Amino acid sequence: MDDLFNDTWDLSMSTIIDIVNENQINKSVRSLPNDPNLFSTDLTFFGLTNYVKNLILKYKGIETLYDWQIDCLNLQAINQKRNLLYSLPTSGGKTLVAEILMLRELLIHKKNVIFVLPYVALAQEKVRSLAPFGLDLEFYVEEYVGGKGKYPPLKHIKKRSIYVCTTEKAAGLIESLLESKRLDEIGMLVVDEIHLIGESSRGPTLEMMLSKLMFVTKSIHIIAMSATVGNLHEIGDFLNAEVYTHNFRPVELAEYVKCEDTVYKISRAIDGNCYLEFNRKLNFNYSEDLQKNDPGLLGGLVREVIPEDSCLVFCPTRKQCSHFAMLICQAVNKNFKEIRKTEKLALLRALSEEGYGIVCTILKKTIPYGIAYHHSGLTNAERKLLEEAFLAGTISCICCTSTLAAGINLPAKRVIIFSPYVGKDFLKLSTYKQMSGRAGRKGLTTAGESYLVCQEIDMPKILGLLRSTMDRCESKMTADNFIRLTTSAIGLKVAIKKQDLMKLYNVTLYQIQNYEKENSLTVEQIVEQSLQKLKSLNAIKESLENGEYSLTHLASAAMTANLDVTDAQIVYENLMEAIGNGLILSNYLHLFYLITPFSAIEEIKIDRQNVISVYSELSSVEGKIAERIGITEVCLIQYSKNGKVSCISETIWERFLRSLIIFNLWNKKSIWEVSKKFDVSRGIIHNFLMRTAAFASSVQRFTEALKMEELEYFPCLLQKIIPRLSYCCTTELLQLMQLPAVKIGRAKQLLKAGYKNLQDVMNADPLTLVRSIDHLPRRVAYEIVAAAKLLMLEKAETLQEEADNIKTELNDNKNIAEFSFNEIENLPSSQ
Ligand SMILES: Nc1ncnc2c1ncn2[C@@H]1O[C@H](COP(=O)(O)OP(=O)(O)OP(=O)(O)O)[C@@H](O)[C@H]1O
Repeated sequence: MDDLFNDTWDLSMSTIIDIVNENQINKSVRSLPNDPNLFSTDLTFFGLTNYVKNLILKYKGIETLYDWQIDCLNLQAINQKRNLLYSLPTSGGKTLVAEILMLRELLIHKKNVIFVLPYVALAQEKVRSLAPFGLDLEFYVEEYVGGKGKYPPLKHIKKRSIYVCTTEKAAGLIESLLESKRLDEIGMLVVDEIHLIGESSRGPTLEMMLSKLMFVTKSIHIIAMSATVGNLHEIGDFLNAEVYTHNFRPVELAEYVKCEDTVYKISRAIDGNCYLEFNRKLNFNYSEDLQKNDPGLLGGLVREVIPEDSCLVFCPTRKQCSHFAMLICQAVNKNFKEIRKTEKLALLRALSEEGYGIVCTILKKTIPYGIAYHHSGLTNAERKLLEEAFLAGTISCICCTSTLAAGINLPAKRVIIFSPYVGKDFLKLSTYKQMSGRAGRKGLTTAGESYLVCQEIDMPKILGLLRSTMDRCESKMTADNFIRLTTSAIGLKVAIKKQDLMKLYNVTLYQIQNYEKENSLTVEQIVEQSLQKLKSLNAIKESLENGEYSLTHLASAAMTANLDVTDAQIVYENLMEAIGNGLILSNYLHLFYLITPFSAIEEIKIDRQNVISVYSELSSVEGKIAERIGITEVCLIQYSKNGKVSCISETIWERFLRSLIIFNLWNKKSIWEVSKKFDVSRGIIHNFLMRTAAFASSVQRFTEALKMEELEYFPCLLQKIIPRLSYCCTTELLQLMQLPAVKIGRAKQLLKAGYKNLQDVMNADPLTLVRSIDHLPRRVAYEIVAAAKLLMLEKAETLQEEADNIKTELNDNKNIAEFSFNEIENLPSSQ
């Protein structure tokens, strides 16, 4: 793939002439909006020009589309702009179809596009890979991830944008566009991995967003895709979408079950039923020691494919990931250490740069063998480096948890699922398909095989699993979610009467599925419950004249800030209390306490002994801040005795302890030191930091929207700290960290190599970057330079547009002034 990026390729190569030609062609296409052949002329590539087709070849290495992709792009639903839901096995090439549709929306229909991806890493990867297209085809790629992304977005006059968002951020973006009455700027919404609508954490956010959108407008074209939805037609009904399915898989996948030392092939009878067929007995000639340490023969199974090919091992728990990585090292040939030695050293240096000079001791031992582990306990930066190393072939085996299965395009010849359990739960068919589907990816490997490892006792369940139908996606909306939906519907004036709210609830997936359930609440009852709750919270007012609801001032500010009303009330009380008792600004701790999220932070468990030692290290100012919040020595004494505090609420106590994590990071302690000090994994700390940055920007918008004199200075205070919180870095790295795929380590290396800001990177030669930055693949270097150019271009053009607006206004004012002056001049003198 890398040879696509040959040395002669210049990012500025999309010459003005190309772009002018492209624009002219687009203009001629656009001038025929009612032409029925608009999308089917032989001269074009699904309505786009061959120039776009060539870019797809250049940037993605794809020369021809699969038959199903052509069928899908020619569907009536597409040409008539009806919503579309399509489902194919993993690796079927779904993303390309969505990308072609998005390009059409941007270039032909001249509308912006929202692209929703479920994970931060996936969204960041997409921003990076779309950047060269944006540069060549003249559209912006705007990142809505973590602390990035403006609400409402900047309005560009000349160019269109793809907003690449995580689910939460997409929901915020749509609310802000609705609030500012700019929803008509969006022409298409694409949702990848739509089956996650059935997941309890992000599912309701996705469901509320889609329901609201479909309720207010029919003119946004919704495209959704997934590999694993059992109730596809039901989800299609919810989306009001045409459903397209195909079982195409470009690379054959051979599936096996391994039980003790026997391998069975999973085969299908004519009636479609699965059965297991004896395949082979395993004998790896293990030494006595290895036999004792690795009775499951994992090392042998991995050894069969690496280092020539690659292998992913899915493990049931995080602990097992690192344990198995070490175990596999014992089983492989010691000569493996000699392969790609320089690249492995570069990877270790890059990891060390990310970890402020520290590399995990296990990775230090396993990477020389080309083996690593990967789970949410690692920081995003560490995970990204390992993924890139796996893609580049520096690492040939990764032991990971199921999180790696979701959507990441990693080339594995063999996938081993080392247990049919995820944590304590038996594997679901959708998870099995996602995991095994990572093997044999087109363009990356030529064949694929998956091994599901199990005990004799689990065999009947395994057969049950393989013969089961795909899991259904069930709505996970709760009463709290309906309260949130109601608040936003009333606040945005999407539905302000009970009848309208009922109509809105009727389009939710929850309600579509609810019709079939016995003894479930009616829509009217659910609406009534939500309204009652909001009344009890003093969040809504009802007009006695016409039965219309409106939000109270505080609830309206909460909605603008994307906060739950109850959370907003706590934030408000805390802020007022801090002001009343005196906000201490000798350092940032008091402020951090006020922006530390208090809900959904259960996973941070700080050990009692660590709490005592952290608390005893507080300086006198920090102690004063603790006291101001209400925490005294008494709390610590109570806590040391029985691990609980009774003199103050648990929430305040826990929140203060967590704000100390942020405070330590802010004071330049590395994530490693903080992880050790609080005994919390660095991945969890990193996620917590991201959530705190997002919560801080909600508090900022909340205080702005409240428009209260007492809180006037909070937005300014927070404005200053949010960017640094989002990236957890020093100010001189902030600009570089705006680039996708640039985390702290890379930013530090760029700075050291003389690239201080976006402008420097924009002018860099990608190949020089590859030489001066450790472990930077060529493709990534090109994409980083393209992203820098695009960001700079956006900044420059936004300023230009602002200047043009001011000039137009000035001209208008001048005309008015001249007009008035003339009028005065011409007035009869008696007047
Ligand atoms: N027409 C094509 N010809 C060759 N390669 C293709 C084609 N379409 C897609 N690919 C490649 O196939 C690989 C898998 O594609 P993609 O990621 O779109 O699959 P997917 O269906 O979205 O999979 P998943 O459900 O696992 O996310 C990618 O490397 C992609 O570039």
